[in-house]
Amino acid sequence: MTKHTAFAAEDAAVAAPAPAQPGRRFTSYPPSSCRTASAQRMDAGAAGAAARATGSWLDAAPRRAEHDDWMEKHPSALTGFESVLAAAKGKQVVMFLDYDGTLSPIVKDPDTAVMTEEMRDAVRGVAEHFPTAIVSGRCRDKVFNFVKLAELYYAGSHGMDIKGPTPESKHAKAKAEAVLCQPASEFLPVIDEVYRALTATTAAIPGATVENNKFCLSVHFRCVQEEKWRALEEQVRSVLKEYPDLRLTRGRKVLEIRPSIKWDKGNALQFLLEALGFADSNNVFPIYIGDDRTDEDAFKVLRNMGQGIGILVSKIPKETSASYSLREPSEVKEFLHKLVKSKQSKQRD
Ligand SMILES: O=P(O)(O)OC[C@H]1O[C@H](O[C@H]2O[C@H](CO)[C@@H](O)[C@H](O)[C@H]2O)[C@H](O)[C@@H](O)[C@@H]1O
Repeated sequence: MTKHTAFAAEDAAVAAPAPAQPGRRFTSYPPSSCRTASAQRMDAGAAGAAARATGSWLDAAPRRAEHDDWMEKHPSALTGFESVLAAAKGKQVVMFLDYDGTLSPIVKDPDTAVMTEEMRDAVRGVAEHFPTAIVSGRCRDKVFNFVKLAELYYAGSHGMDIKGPTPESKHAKAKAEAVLCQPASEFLPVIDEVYRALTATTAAIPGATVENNKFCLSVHFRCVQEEKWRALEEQVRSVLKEYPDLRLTRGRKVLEIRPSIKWDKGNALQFLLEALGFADSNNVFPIYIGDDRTDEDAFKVLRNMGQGIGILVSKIPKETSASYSLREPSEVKEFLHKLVKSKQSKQRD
């Protein structure tokens, strides 16, 4: 384990009787959960706790026994595929997919994190059978430009910018509506201001880059020398001192700055389920696949609901609320193909 524990935490963290309704539209615009979110600022304690909740995703190579123990608790969703199907039997699957590290491999330059054509086909296939959403820390437009599938739901900026399928999409059955949920819209000016401040402040640290994700910001340190990580974090914190309404969280070699509102990928998942008409429904089986700490908020929601499953994409043991695991994006693709195949074979029966 390195002495930079806080930073090391990146890689170191169906068959329904009712027909699937892939293009199912939102039933209310926006559902109540979105309308009230922006009023619910996180109190300082909650924001601090969220920022401190970083310790367990460490980078150390696991021992064999530790790995086996972890795999027993979080079995592969591929080898455990039949159990997943059994749990989903008779329910409507709704698919939630994170982007970076889940649909595309982690690369040094965030602008080049493209998705393969094969992965796009797999996601397209899933969306033909099940309502499907991309839930990403990136801004919605950017993640759409990578995925390029108009028939999906998109929740960008860690779920703070949600939109349904575009009107031209063959899956959009109803008249399309505009943006459906932006609980942090009042923060747009301050996010822009902090983007400029962080870009200027961190310019002297080689390799540091600041990404504007519209309702949140990412300060990347994947290409920064490890000796400079601490200084970079201090710079970020010094800028944020002036902005108590923003909080700092961490992802995979990235510091994430976002509004201190009670809204995360877990809220986005709940919002979308409600919007799809599945609020309080026992007949829905959400599957959420993600690789990062921010995906844990969605895994926790599923665990608390006692419905559906979370799948963590990771090659190494990490503390997680997900029930299953997959090692890397290529296994995610395989899982999506298996889901489609099983749906198709049920339709033929
Ligand atoms: O929720 P996600 O879709 O997983 O977005 C989380 C962050 O992903 C991106 O950064 C990560 O992927 C980059 C490309 O592989 C990599 O260079 C970086 O180190 C990772 O942290 C994205 O650039 C960030 O803005 C997102 O917050």
